Amino acid sequence: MSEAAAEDRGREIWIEKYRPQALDEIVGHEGITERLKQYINQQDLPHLLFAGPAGTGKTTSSIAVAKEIYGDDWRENFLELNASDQRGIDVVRDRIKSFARASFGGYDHRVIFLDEADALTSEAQSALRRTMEQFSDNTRFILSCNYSSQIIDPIQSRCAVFRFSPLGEAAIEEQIEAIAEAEGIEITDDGMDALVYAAAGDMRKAINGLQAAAVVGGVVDEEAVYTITSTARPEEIETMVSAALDGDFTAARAQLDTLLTDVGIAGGDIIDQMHRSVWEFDLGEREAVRLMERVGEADYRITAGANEQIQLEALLASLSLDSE
Ligand SMILES: Nc1ncnc2c1ncn2[C@@H]1O[C@H](COP(=O)(O)OP(=O)(O)OP(=O)(O)O)[C@@H](O)[C@H]1O
Repeated sequence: MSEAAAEDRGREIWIEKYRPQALDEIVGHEGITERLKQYINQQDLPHLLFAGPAGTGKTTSSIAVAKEIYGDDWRENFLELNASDQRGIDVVRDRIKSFARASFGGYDHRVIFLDEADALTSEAQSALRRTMEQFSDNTRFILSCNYSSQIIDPIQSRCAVFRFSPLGEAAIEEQIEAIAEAEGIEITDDGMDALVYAAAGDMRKAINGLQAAAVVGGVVDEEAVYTITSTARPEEIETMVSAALDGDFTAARAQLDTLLTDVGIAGGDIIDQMHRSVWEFDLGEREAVRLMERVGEADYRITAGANEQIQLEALLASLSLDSE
């Protein structure tokens, strides 16, 4: 790759460049896109609630819905708001009020996409529910959240709920292959496996990982992906866990240190990787169950604000003690 080409490649953001424009281009959620198309064809869009982890296509699907309904007029009839906006629900409500008054181009409804709806308190959600009712004649809401359980029942019951699960291996591979081909990037099989593993179902992560590895230049292989995404290789996690389970706390701790300090992986990510890999390690069922239980405890404490390194060391220590 020439220097100029490398520079160009660094400037464009591929998650935007390759964001699917139509529902048919969204990969891995065929059931969802089919249902959405039916609503659009019947000109009967209800309020929608999109629930699921980051980078799985919630925002992309909302924009695609707007494009399919309004065509070239979509920007005028689609308002994207973020519920975690520091200025609070009042600002969100004011913007909704002024936007909801009339559509552009004589459509029945305008669409309001409210990202991170689960960041709203229950009181703010009650206010939102009233706003949704007040403007239901001329607006449709698409609410996006990570956990639908954080959305109050009166809102859930007014929406058609869609669950965006983490994207599977085939879906991520399909999109990564298409982007690599369009960009003329060579990606090895182990590079692809590493990207899928590092992404953990998050397409944004996979595409960003590919772009970051490609900017460095050369073939995108396993080494490039693990380094650029600061992800531990599954075997590095396994070495650490196996040492602890064998009672060798010193070796386990040294491996943990390498991952935290030399590779630069966040403690929370190590816990996630341990969780995802438990059943792939060569462990007996009893050991796997023990490990799962300890991972759960450490995860809970870290989420509650405990020191990551201490929790990880305590986890390894408890596995080592169990082996005695
Ligand atoms: N199912 C998918 N098919 C193809 N590309 C996808 C898909 N999901 C995500 N992407 C890619 O990842 C990027 C981010 O996705 P998107 O903004 O839709 O995620 P999201 O689910 O709304 O995440 P968040 O909860 O963080 O807002 C998109 O711009 C697109 O390039």
